[in-house]
Amino acid sequence: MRVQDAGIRFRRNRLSRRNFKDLLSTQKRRTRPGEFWALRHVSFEVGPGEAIGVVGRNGQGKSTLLKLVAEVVLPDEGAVRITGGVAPLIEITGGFVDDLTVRDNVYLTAGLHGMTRPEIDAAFDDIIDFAEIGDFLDTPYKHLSSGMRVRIAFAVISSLDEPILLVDEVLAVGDRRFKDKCYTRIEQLLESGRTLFFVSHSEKELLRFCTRGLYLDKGALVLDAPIQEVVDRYNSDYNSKP
Ligand SMILES: Nc1ncnc2c1ncn2[C@@H]1O[C@H](COP(=O)(O)OP(=O)(O)OP(=O)(O)O)[C@@H](O)[C@H]1O
Repeated sequence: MRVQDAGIRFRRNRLSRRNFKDLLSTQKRRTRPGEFWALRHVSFEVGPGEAIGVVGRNGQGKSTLLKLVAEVVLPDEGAVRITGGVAPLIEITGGFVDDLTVRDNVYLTAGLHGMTRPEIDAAFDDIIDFAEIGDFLDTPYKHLSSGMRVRIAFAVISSLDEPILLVDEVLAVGDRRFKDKCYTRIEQLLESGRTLFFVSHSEKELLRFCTRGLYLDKGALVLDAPIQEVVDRYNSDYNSKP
C-alpha cells in the first residue's frame, strides 16, 4: 500500500465537501476561504502484516487518514494505492443501516465485503456469539445502545477476510470485558498476517499492538518511526505544549 503526497481538503461550515461543478472541473482550484487541509503532503508505504499506530492530538487528521486508506474519501492531491481489501471499523455506525435489523445488517455488511450467502450463514452464529447480542437479532440497528452497536460492528468487521484492518477509537465505547475480547481478536488477526491501522490515545494499547507509528500534527505526518519512538515524541511534545 502506498500513499504519496496525499492531501485532503475540507470546507468549514458546509454539509457536503464537493459540488458537481467541482467534480466536473478539470482546473486545480486554489484553497478558498473557509477551506483547509485536513491532511497534506502525507507519504508512506506499508507492507503486508505491519501494525501501524496512528497518533496525534484531537482534530489532527487521524480519522481522515483512516478514511483515505479505506478509500471512503479520495485525495484532493497526490495518490493513494491500496492493494487488497480493507475491513474498516472507523465510525460507530460505519456502514450499518439504522432502519435494518441486526440480522440484515450483518448480511449487508458481510455481503458488501464479498462474502457469499452460504459463507455468511456459516459465520453468522460465531459473529452473534462474539457480539453477545443474540436477543436483538430482529431489532433495528438504531435501537441498539452505542456499546451494542460497537459490539456487532466489531464482530462483523473482524470476521471479514480482508487483509487490512482499520480500527479507529470506536472501541473506547465498549465495556472492559468486551474490549479485552476485541484486543485478543486483534492479536489473532495480526498473527495471521493482517495489516493493522490503529488509532488510539492509549500508550499501553499502542505499544501492545503496533510496531510502527505515524504521528500527525495539523494534517502533516511529522514522524514515521518505530512505535516506541513515536510515543516518546508525542509524550514529550504533549508535555512541552500546554
Ligand atoms: N467531512 C468533513 N468536513 C469538514 N471538516 C472535516 C470533515 N471531517 C473531518 N473534518 C475536520 O478535519 C480535521 C481532522 O479531523 P479528524 O477527524 O481526521 O481528526 P482526528 O485526528 O481523528 O481527531 P480525534 O482525535 O478528535 O478523533 C478536523 O478539523 C475536523 O473538524
